[in-house]
Amino acid sequence: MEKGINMEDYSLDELEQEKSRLEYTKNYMNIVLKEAQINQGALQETVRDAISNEEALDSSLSYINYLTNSKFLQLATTELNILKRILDAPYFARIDYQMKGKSQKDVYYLGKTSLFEKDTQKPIIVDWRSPIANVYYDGRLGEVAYEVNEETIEGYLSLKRQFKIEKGNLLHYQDIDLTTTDELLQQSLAGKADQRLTEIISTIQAEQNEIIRADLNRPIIVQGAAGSGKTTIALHRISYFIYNYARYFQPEQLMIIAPNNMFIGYIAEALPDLGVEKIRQTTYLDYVLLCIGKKMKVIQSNKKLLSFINHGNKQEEMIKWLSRYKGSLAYKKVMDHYLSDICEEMSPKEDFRVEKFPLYGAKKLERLFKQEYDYLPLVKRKEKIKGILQADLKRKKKIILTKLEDKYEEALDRALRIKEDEKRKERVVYFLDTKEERLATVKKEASTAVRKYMKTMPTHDLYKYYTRLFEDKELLRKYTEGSLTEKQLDFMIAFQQRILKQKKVEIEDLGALFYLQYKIFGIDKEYRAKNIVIDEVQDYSEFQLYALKAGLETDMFTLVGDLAQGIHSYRGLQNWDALQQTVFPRANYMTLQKSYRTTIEIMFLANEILHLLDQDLPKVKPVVRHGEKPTVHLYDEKHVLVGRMLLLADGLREEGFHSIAIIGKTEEECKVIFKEMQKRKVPNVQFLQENEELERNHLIIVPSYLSKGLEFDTVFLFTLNESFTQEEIDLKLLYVAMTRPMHRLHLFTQEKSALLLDRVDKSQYTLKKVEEEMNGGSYE
Ligand SMILES: Nc1ncnc2c1ncn2[C@@H]1O[C@H](COP(=O)(O)OP(=O)(O)OP(=O)(O)O)[C@@H](O)[C@H]1O
Repeated sequence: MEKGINMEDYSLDELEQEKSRLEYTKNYMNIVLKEAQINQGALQETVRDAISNEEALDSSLSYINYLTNSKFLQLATTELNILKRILDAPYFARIDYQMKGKSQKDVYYLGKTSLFEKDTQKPIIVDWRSPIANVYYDGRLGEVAYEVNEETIEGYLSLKRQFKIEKGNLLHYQDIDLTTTDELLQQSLAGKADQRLTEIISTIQAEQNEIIRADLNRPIIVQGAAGSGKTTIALHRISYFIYNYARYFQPEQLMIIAPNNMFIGYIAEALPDLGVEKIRQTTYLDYVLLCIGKKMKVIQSNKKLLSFINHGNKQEEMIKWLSRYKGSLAYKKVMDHYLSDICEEMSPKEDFRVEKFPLYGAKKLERLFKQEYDYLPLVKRKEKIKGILQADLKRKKKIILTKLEDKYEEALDRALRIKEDEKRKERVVYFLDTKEERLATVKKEASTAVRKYMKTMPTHDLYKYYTRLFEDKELLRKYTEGSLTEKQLDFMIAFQQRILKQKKVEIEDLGALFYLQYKIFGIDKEYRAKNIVIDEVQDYSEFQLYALKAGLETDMFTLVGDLAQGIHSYRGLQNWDALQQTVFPRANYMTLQKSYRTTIEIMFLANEILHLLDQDLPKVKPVVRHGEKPTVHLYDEKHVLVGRMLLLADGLREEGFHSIAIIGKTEEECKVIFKEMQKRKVPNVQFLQENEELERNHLIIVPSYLSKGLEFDTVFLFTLNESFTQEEIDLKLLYVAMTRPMHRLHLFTQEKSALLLDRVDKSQYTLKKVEEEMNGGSYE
């Protein structure tokens, strides 16, 4: 008997049946794996042969064979890898389902991939993404229906059984009915934060399942509370998408845009387990820079955020205004006006001629440039014109030369017939010379005519275009259609000129730059994704998203975010309606209101802060998981603070909570704590900087605005010299920080009001005095 199985919980028959089913599955998998390895070897051989036989590759049929085989090989490799990976736990659930009209129920075992019995084609394991698996996630026991190819299948679900299988051994199983809580979910949530974003296929909840499986042919916007599984769900939706569209889509055509590289690290770990590999994972910034193909310095946005938090800038209101303006669709309109002037400037204005011969009229070329090719970026239109002129010239050059020769031959003929010697000689010499001269001129001009002509269609680089926009106030006034005040115009020009002179741009400029790049130069095919997932989308502006949609020529976006965590709302989104109406009119809008990360006690306190926000956001519902109430540690003397934290951290580690973060409002606050730790020579402390990866088993010190998106077992949230105020930005920062822990939240402050605790219900936390706590122990 394997360890962990409690005999009393199961009927012996049933247990034996499940155990032998597991054995059968494992054996079958081993056979398939062996066979697949042999096949793969043979396939590799074929591809290798094809590559070494280059001549054969020249024939298109062999080439197609080669492609098919190598594609096959890729497919086989991915499937093999998944199969190998799940050998330890081939499935996680079983459902018994009887289709209406059938006399018998079918039994399905759900896992990460499908496996069929070769001869009978009966499923041994059914992929969690398959249509029938939907009843496991969505359905209660009883009458349930699911859809396959838009057809509804009705039936009766009589069993939903969850398994815990580890290292190939069945440790536990339980049946879910209307009254049982989802034990597997509870267990999984009670786990530790060391392994973030693991796949959750066995515990996906109905509201999450709906989002994963929502219409794949439409964009989707998800407003999800902190810890509601947005990031996780977005990744599972990609996996679901690949399952459904693998035949039509290369994974390279999918792209995930994450807020920073640390996030990408998280995601990268989770993807292979979901059968998702090779998809582009990037940040908006990196992606725009890649497409622009230019190195530009981009000002770190957190500096600006910090100046708002500290109110350290006299021009705060104007800076906020400009940030918002640059992200608005009004700014896109400015770009459109500007682009039509650029188009005018670049369009052909002269006839194309060689020597005295007109080859192509200006009007005709202009029509081509402005109308025929208007679906192309400007520079691509220019290339088309160039191609036309080159081809035209090549064709007409010979005709011109022959025409000239004929003309002079005729003239010479006539001259030779002149009777008067002197005159005849003079005319013949004249015609011979001019003929040579003109032929030479035609040849010479023909070799440079196209190049010369293209110079009448000027192009600059993107940076110059963008800079030029802020050089002429009157022009900018025209582009903004008088919608800006004199003060705003002056401020914008001065601000933009100042940063652009230093060859820098801001995050807020990226939308416009990408849009100009697309409209003027185009986005390289190689970089064009067809399906895009954006996490923390509340931090992007409408224009940034519009530009991306336009440049990639698709609206197939999965957008997940939380307005309550919109700490960059001065440049990000204010609400979802506008985004849906103006940028993604086809989008489905869905919400996730349950938080899976935090305990009920922590979420209740965080909800109190959320409530102080003047925004129409629903309270977050925690899933039923209890823990300790958040503890507020009041301290009098600053020097006791770090000692108390370290003592507490030791205790927590003993309890098994290893991932601990110390969160302060700003970097300055955190620096004080970090220096104190250094003074005390505390080992394994990481003062987290933007774009840095988290070190495992380190005590992480992190300013509130960098903690967004992170997850820890425990959080110590402290105030030292700075307080959280009632302002929107502070409330959001406090909310973000409070929603990072899974299990424990400890707050350290001298004044309750510094953490706005005087504004919340006292019964939501336990109050302790640090000096009294420390009497029992010290950490000097
Ligand atoms: N159905 C589920 N089963 C098990 N764990 C889940 C489930 N849904 C979410 N989780 C867990 O909850 C935590 C929060 O998920 P995730 O980070 O995806 O949420 P989020 O909405 O992106 O959070 P935030 O906005 O706060 O960054 C993760 O640890 C995730 O594994």
